Formats: sequence, C-alpha cells, structure tokens
Amino acid sequence: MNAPLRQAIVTGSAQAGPVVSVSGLAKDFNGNPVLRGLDFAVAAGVATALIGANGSGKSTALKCLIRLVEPSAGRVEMLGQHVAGLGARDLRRFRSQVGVVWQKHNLVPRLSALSNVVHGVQARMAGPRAWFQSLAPETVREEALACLARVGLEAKALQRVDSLSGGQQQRVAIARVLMQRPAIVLADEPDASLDPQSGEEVMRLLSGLARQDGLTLLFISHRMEHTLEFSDRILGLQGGRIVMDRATASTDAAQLRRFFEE
Ligand SMILES: Nc1ncnc2c1ncn2[C@@H]1O[C@H](COP(=O)(O)OP(=O)(O)OP(=O)(O)O)[C@@H](O)[C@H]1O
Repeated sequence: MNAPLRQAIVTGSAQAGPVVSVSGLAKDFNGNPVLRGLDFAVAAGVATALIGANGSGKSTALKCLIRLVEPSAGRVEMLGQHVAGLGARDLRRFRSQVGVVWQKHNLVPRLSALSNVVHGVQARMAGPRAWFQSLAPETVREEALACLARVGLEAKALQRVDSLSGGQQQRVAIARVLMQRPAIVLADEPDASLDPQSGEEVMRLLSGLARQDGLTLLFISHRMEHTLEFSDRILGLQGGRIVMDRATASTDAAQLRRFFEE
C-alpha cells in the first residue's frame, strides 16, 4: 500500500468505512468492571496494536469483538455486521472471516503441519475432508501447501506439528489463518511464548503477510519495539479505558513507556 493512502486510512480520511466499530463496549466479571466503555474504529488494511499493563483488559476486549466473551454492554460492528445480533449459524459464518492467532497456537499436535493448515478451510467445507490432508481435495491441499510456503514451511508440510519448534508451530498457526482467507486478523500476543528472536520473526511475518494481502490486523503486544515497528496505529488501554489512540508515526517511545513499565 502506498504511504499517502496508508496515512489517509490511519487518520480516518480515506473513503473506506471502518471494518471494526466499537462503541460503549463494557464488560464486567461478577460485578467487577474490566472494560468501562471502549469507543474505537479500525479502518480496512490498518495494523493496530492494543497495548496496556497486565490485567488492563486487552484480551477481554479482543474476545468481546467475536463474542468469545459476551459483552455486558455496548455495540460491536465488524465487517458490516452487528455482532451481538448474530444467531449461532451467522456467528459461525462471521467468525470464519476473522482469523485469530493466539499466544498458544491451538494446533493438533499429532497431525501434520499440512493437515493443521487444511483445517483452516472448515468455514468453506465441513467433515473429514476438512480435517485430514490425505482426504482433502487436491485444490485444498495445494492451497494449504501454498499457505505453508508463505510462512517458509513447505518443506515441513508432512511433519507432525509436535516435532516442530515453538516458532515454527506459530508459523503453522499463521498459515492456517491464511487458509481461512480472512478479512481481518486478531492476534493475542502471538510472540509471547517464544524466545525474543522467534517472537520477532513471527511478528515480522504476520505483519508482512497482512500488509501483502491488505488485511486488517489488530494485535496485542507486550513489546514496545514490536508495537512501534509493526503497527500503524496504537490504542493504549488503562483500567478498562482507552487512554491513548494515536498514529504510530506520531508516537515516540517516551509516550509509550508507561504502558510497558507498569
Ligand atoms: N473469564 C473471566 N472470569 C473472571 N475474570 C476474568 C475473566 N477473564 C479475565 N478476567 C479478569 O479481567 C481482567 C482483565 O483480563 P485480561 O486477560 O483481559 O487482561 P490483559 O490486559 O489481556 O492482561 P495480560 O496482559 O496479563 O494478558 C483481569 O483482572 C482478569 O483476571
């Protein structure tokens, strides 16, 4: 994407409407408020970092977007849908457009990398043909192999996932997300359980692929250098409220430090 267009999107002056629009989002657990009314919108193609101290509500906010956690109040519109109003089947269809990369990857350890990536097709295809690469149609296997190639793991396609390194496993998880052909990718500290070098490689890969494909990326980060390097925009959460919302280009390390020091 060219720089002026990216900047226009970041500042909200581009034509495209938001892919995520959140207003008054609140969540309490057993009467304890965790999110106290979040308002933000994310435009298509923008990489947004969600930052904040431990317990500030980052994961809860991410999960509320796709109703893995049910919000207590507020409105979430995503990909043109009012998420709270979706019935079970529409919610499944909606979630299939949202790729999620977790801190722990949720792969099936005893299956091959390729079978795990084939699973990403489940939104389009049900049953055993979406479960085992050997039963999947050739076109699906080819697409899964291409996704593995994009994360640099084509040569490991038939290797069991539990024989791969942590960084390689996270790359398989990213390939599975690509297989979903998502419109938006949410990532909850995808680098957190990796050593610094593998963590950086994973973040670089994820952000590069999102850019190449024009995907909207919303990621939680605990590393200031990743926040500055891989985001276009930064949302800072404190005590369940957004207290900072800035384009990354106009943010300096001093402004960010308090979110990482607490
Ligand atoms: N299912 C739950 N039931 C009760 N309390 C919860 C639940 N999930 C989260 N919380 C609480 O909500 C608060 C925010 O948690 P959350 O995981 O969203 O924070 P976070 O900013 O992602 O933290 P971290 O950086 O440590 O991952 C915490 O106090 C946590 O204990």
